[in-house]
Amino acid sequence: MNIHVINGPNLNMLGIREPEIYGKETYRDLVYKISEHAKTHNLTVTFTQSNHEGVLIDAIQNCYYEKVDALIINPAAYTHYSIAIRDALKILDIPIIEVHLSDIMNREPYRKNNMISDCVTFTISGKGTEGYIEAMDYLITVTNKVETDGEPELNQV
Ligand SMILES: O=C1C[C@@](O)(C(=O)O)C[C@@H](O)[C@@H]1O
Repeated sequence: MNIHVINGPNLNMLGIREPEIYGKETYRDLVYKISEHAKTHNLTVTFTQSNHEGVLIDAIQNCYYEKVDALIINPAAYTHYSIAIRDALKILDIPIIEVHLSDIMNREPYRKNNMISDCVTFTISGKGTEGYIEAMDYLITVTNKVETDGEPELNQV
Protein backbone atom coordinates (compact mmCIF):
# COMPACT_ATOMS: atom_id res chain seq x y z
CA MET A 1 0.00 0.00 0.00
CA ASN A 2 1.20 3.42 -0.83
CA ILE A 3 0.15 6.26 1.46
CA HIS A 4 0.65 9.99 1.06
CA VAL A 5 0.88 12.14 4.20
CA ILE A 6 0.04 15.83 3.88
CA ASN A 7 0.69 18.38 6.60
CA GLY A 8 -0.47 21.96 6.34
CA PRO A 9 0.77 25.34 7.53
CA ASN A 10 3.02 25.72 10.56
CA LEU A 11 3.38 21.99 11.08
CA ASN A 12 6.98 22.36 9.91
CA MET A 13 7.43 24.26 13.19
CA LEU A 14 6.44 21.34 15.42
CA GLY A 15 8.56 21.19 18.56
CA ILE A 16 9.03 24.97 18.50
CA ARG A 17 5.43 26.01 18.02
CA GLU A 18 3.29 25.97 21.20
CA PRO A 19 4.84 22.72 22.53
CA GLU A 20 2.31 22.67 25.38
CA ILE A 21 -0.37 22.07 22.70
CA TYR A 22 1.45 20.30 19.87
CA GLY A 23 4.19 18.50 21.80
CA LYS A 24 7.98 18.57 21.71
CA GLU A 25 8.53 16.30 18.72
CA THR A 26 9.71 18.12 15.59
CA TYR A 27 8.34 17.68 12.06
CA ARG A 28 11.49 15.68 11.31
CA ASP A 29 10.70 13.40 14.30
CA LEU A 30 7.17 12.95 12.94
CA VAL A 31 8.41 11.99 9.47
CA TYR A 32 10.90 9.55 11.04
CA LYS A 33 8.24 7.99 13.27
CA ILE A 34 5.83 7.48 10.35
CA SER A 35 8.60 6.15 8.08
CA GLU A 36 9.77 3.62 10.69
CA HIS A 37 6.22 2.38 11.20
CA ALA A 38 5.78 2.13 7.44
CA LYS A 39 8.98 0.05 7.15
CA THR A 40 7.81 -2.50 9.71
CA HIS A 41 4.50 -2.88 7.87
CA ASN A 42 5.80 -2.88 4.32
CA LEU A 43 4.10 0.38 3.37
CA THR A 44 5.38 3.08 1.07
CA VAL A 45 4.89 6.57 2.47
CA THR A 46 5.53 9.91 0.82
CA PHE A 47 5.19 13.33 2.43
CA THR A 48 4.14 16.87 1.60
CA GLN A 49 4.32 19.74 4.06
CA SER A 50 3.47 23.22 2.91
CA ASN A 51 2.40 26.58 4.28
CA HIS A 52 0.60 27.34 1.00
CA GLU A 53 -2.93 26.32 0.17
CA GLY A 54 -2.28 25.82 -3.58
CA VAL A 55 0.66 23.50 -2.91
CA LEU A 56 -1.55 21.39 -0.63
CA ILE A 57 -4.25 21.27 -3.33
CA ASP A 58 -1.67 20.18 -5.93
CA ALA A 59 -0.51 17.45 -3.53
CA ILE A 60 -4.10 16.23 -3.08
CA GLN A 61 -4.68 16.19 -6.86
CA ASN A 62 -1.39 14.36 -7.28
CA CYS A 63 -2.79 11.49 -5.18
CA TYR A 64 -5.25 10.96 -8.04
CA TYR A 65 -2.63 11.08 -10.80
CA GLU A 66 -0.09 8.97 -8.88
CA LYS A 67 -2.71 6.38 -7.93
CA VAL A 68 -1.99 6.70 -4.23
CA ASP A 69 -3.90 4.09 -2.16
CA ALA A 70 -4.72 6.26 0.85
CA LEU A 71 -4.23 9.78 2.16
CA ILE A 72 -3.48 10.93 5.70
CA ILE A 73 -3.98 14.68 5.99
CA ASN A 74 -3.62 17.32 8.68
CA PRO A 75 -4.63 20.52 6.87
CA ALA A 76 -3.86 22.50 10.08
CA ALA A 77 -5.66 25.89 10.12
CA TYR A 78 -7.05 25.31 6.59
CA THR A 79 -9.27 22.63 8.17
CA HIS A 80 -11.42 25.39 9.54
CA TYR A 81 -12.02 27.50 6.43
CA SER A 82 -10.65 26.11 3.17
CA ILE A 83 -13.42 25.29 0.70
CA ALA A 84 -10.68 24.74 -1.90
CA ILE A 85 -9.09 21.94 0.12
CA ARG A 86 -12.52 20.44 0.74
CA ASP A 87 -13.22 20.52 -3.03
CA ALA A 88 -9.88 18.86 -3.78
CA LEU A 89 -10.53 16.05 -1.28
CA LYS A 90 -13.86 15.40 -3.02
CA ILE A 91 -11.92 14.42 -6.17
CA LEU A 92 -10.41 11.39 -4.43
CA ASP A 93 -12.05 8.02 -4.15
CA ILE A 94 -9.60 6.50 -1.65
CA PRO A 95 -9.58 6.29 2.16
CA ILE A 96 -8.75 9.71 3.63
CA ILE A 97 -7.85 9.96 7.30
CA GLU A 98 -7.89 13.42 8.87
CA VAL A 99 -5.45 13.80 11.76
CA HIS A 100 -5.06 16.60 14.29
CA LEU A 101 -2.43 16.58 17.00
CA SER A 102 -4.64 18.58 19.35
CA ASP A 103 -8.26 17.98 20.30
CA ILE A 104 -9.81 20.59 18.00
CA MET A 105 -13.31 20.11 19.43
CA ASN A 106 -12.15 21.16 22.88
CA ARG A 107 -10.21 24.29 22.05
CA GLU A 108 -11.24 27.74 20.79
CA PRO A 109 -14.78 27.79 19.35
CA TYR A 110 -13.53 28.72 15.84
CA ARG A 111 -11.67 25.38 15.66
CA LYS A 112 -14.98 23.54 15.88
CA ASN A 113 -15.74 24.70 12.34
CA ASN A 114 -14.47 21.87 10.16
CA MET A 115 -14.71 22.13 6.37
CA ILE A 116 -13.50 18.59 5.65
CA SER A 117 -14.77 16.14 8.28
CA ASP A 118 -17.71 14.98 6.15
CA CYS A 119 -15.39 14.31 3.16
CA VAL A 120 -13.02 12.00 5.05
CA THR A 121 -13.21 8.36 6.11
CA PHE A 122 -12.62 9.38 9.70
CA THR A 123 -10.94 11.89 11.95
CA ILE A 124 -8.37 11.30 14.69
CA SER A 125 -7.93 14.26 16.99
CA GLY A 126 -6.04 14.96 20.20
CA LYS A 127 -3.64 12.00 20.17
CA GLY A 128 -0.49 13.89 19.23
CA THR A 129 1.82 12.22 16.71
CA GLU A 130 0.36 8.81 17.69
CA GLY A 131 -2.70 9.88 15.69
CA TYR A 132 -0.73 9.41 12.45
CA ILE A 133 0.33 5.90 13.55
CA GLU A 134 -3.25 5.06 14.44
CA ALA A 135 -4.33 6.27 10.98
CA MET A 136 -1.77 3.94 9.37
CA ASP A 137 -2.89 1.01 11.54
CA TYR A 138 -6.48 1.63 10.49
CA LEU A 139 -5.47 1.58 6.82
CA ILE A 140 -3.49 -1.65 7.34
CA THR A 141 -6.48 -3.31 9.02
CA VAL A 142 -8.90 -2.23 6.30
CA THR A 143 -6.55 -3.36 3.51
CA ASN A 144 -5.94 -6.75 5.15
CA LYS A 145 -9.67 -7.21 5.56
CA VAL A 146 -10.28 -6.51 1.86
CA GLU A 147 -7.47 -8.92 0.92
CA THR A 148 -8.73 -11.64 3.29
CA ASP A 149 -12.41 -11.27 2.53
CA GLY A 150 -11.83 -10.82 -1.19
CA GLU A 151 -14.74 -9.87 -3.34
CA PRO A 152 -17.21 -12.70 -2.72
CA GLU A 153 -19.73 -11.65 -5.34
CA LEU A 154 -17.07 -11.94 -8.07
CA ASN A 155 -15.85 -15.35 -6.81
CA GLN A 156 -19.24 -16.93 -6.68
CA VAL A 157 -19.93 -19.53 -9.34
O1 LIG B 1 -2.28 24.22 12.89
C1 LIG B 1 -3.13 23.60 13.51
C2 LIG B 1 -2.85 22.22 13.91
C3 LIG B 1 -4.06 21.33 14.10
O2 LIG B 1 -4.48 20.83 12.83
C4 LIG B 1 -3.62 20.12 14.94
O3 LIG B 1 -2.89 19.29 14.42
O4 LIG B 1 -3.97 20.02 16.11
C5 LIG B 1 -5.23 22.06 14.73
C6 LIG B 1 -5.56 23.32 13.97
O5 LIG B 1 -6.65 23.99 14.57
C7 LIG B 1 -4.38 24.26 13.95
O6 LIG B 1 -4.65 25.41 13.19
